[in-house]
Amino acid sequence: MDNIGIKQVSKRFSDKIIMEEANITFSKGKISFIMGPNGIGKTTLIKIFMGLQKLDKGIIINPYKNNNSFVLFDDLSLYQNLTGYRNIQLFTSFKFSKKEIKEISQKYLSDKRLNKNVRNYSLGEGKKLSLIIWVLLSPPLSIMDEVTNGLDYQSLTDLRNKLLSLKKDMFIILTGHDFAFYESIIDELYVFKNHKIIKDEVWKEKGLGETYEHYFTPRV
Ligand SMILES: Nc1ncnc2c1ncn2[C@@H]1O[C@H](COP(=O)(O)OP(=O)(O)OP(=O)(O)O)[C@@H](O)[C@H]1O
Repeated sequence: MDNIGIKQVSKRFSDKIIMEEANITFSKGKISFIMGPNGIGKTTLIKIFMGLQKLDKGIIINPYKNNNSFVLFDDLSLYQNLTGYRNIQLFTSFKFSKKEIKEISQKYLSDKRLNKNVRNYSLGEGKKLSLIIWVLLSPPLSIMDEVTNGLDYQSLTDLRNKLLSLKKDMFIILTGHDFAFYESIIDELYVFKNHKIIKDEVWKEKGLGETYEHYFTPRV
């Protein structure tokens, strides 16, 4: 399947409308970026698309949602009382030997760190652990919600290179606010505004910062 997405989706939390007959189509081999201010509904959209949140109306086209996917949220969802190694083994269904894990991991976290319980990790270290799991899985659908938060310069450079080298056979969906990072890698821009999602085709001319201002700065 080369296109996945949502069709005519509506969602509200009590009296707060998040989406009103919203549509979005993601294409294989492209890095898609969803842009919008805090609280507009980006995380909710991802949860609905992954079947993690109920929708009021509409259709989800996502054959990968129950398997073959990776979603990284800011709270990371790691096992706090287990070591980094154990987390990796559990999330990758024990498919990789410790040697293989070590080889992929060394760029991100030391052996010593991976032997420590995750509750002792910083935000950035937890993120790096999640990214090791992502690289090992390399699933056809990868979604990262605000992935840049907490990552240092070197990790961001590695992440950028990995996203670019893996994207060919994947659907990659990103959200966040660090425009300098996203601008350098994305192919498609989706703007979340007025309970709908608009595909912007001209953002490359202006860049993400100016495009954001165009959509979200109130005109006086
Ligand atoms: N389970 C819930 N129950 C009620 N309201 C919710 C629930 N989940 C999210 N919301 C509200 O829906 C709105 C959209 O939230 P969401 O987290 O999707 O925004 P976001 O665009 O991802 O924001 P940010 O950029 O700050 O991460 C917010 O006002 C939030 O408080």
